[in-house]
Amino acid sequence: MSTTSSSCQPHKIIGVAVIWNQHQQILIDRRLPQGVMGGLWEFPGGKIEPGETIEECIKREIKEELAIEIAVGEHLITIDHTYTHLRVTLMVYHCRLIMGIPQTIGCDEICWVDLDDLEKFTFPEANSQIIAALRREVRN
Ligand SMILES: Nc1nc2c([nH]c(=O)n2[C@H]2C[C@H](O)[C@@H](COP(=O)(O)OP(=O)(O)OP(=O)(O)O)O2)c(=O)[nH]1
Ligand SMILES: [Mg+2]
Repeated sequence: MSTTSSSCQPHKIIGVAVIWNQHQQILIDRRLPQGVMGGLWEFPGGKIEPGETIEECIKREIKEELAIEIAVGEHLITIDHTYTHLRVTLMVYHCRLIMGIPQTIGCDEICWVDLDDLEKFTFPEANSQIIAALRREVRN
């Protein structure tokens, strides 16, 4: 058995929302300073629960974390990424704000940003693939 085997690492399946407003801006949030990837910016989302569809997961997480209603639309990308002590599968969907003003319930800060400004924020490593996919879509 290889000592580099990753089979013992925890694996999280995460529903991730790229939420658009009517000004073509995207909602990002800053993770709490403590804990895994503390202080980094992310697209809101969280772990899928047993029996839930990915769409249900994303809607629930966004309601719990930000107290807003969204519509979940097209799939953007699915990313499998291995961090030092954790493997994540990020299932990323385009979403649209339906109702409410985002509240900082489960995060430190919230920001609506233009796609071109995303690079000014520090995200977890796996997110560079999400941002690249967004750029590709917008260019085409
Ligand atoms: N929501 C979200 N998570 C991301 C992004 N990029 C990225 O690497 N992740 C990683 C960080 C975390 O390890 C994981 C998300 O898990 P989480 O800790 O927010 O989820 P959770 O609240 O459901 O987990 P838990 O504390 O209940 O175990 O995915 C992103 O853009 N958005
Ligand atoms: Mg979360």
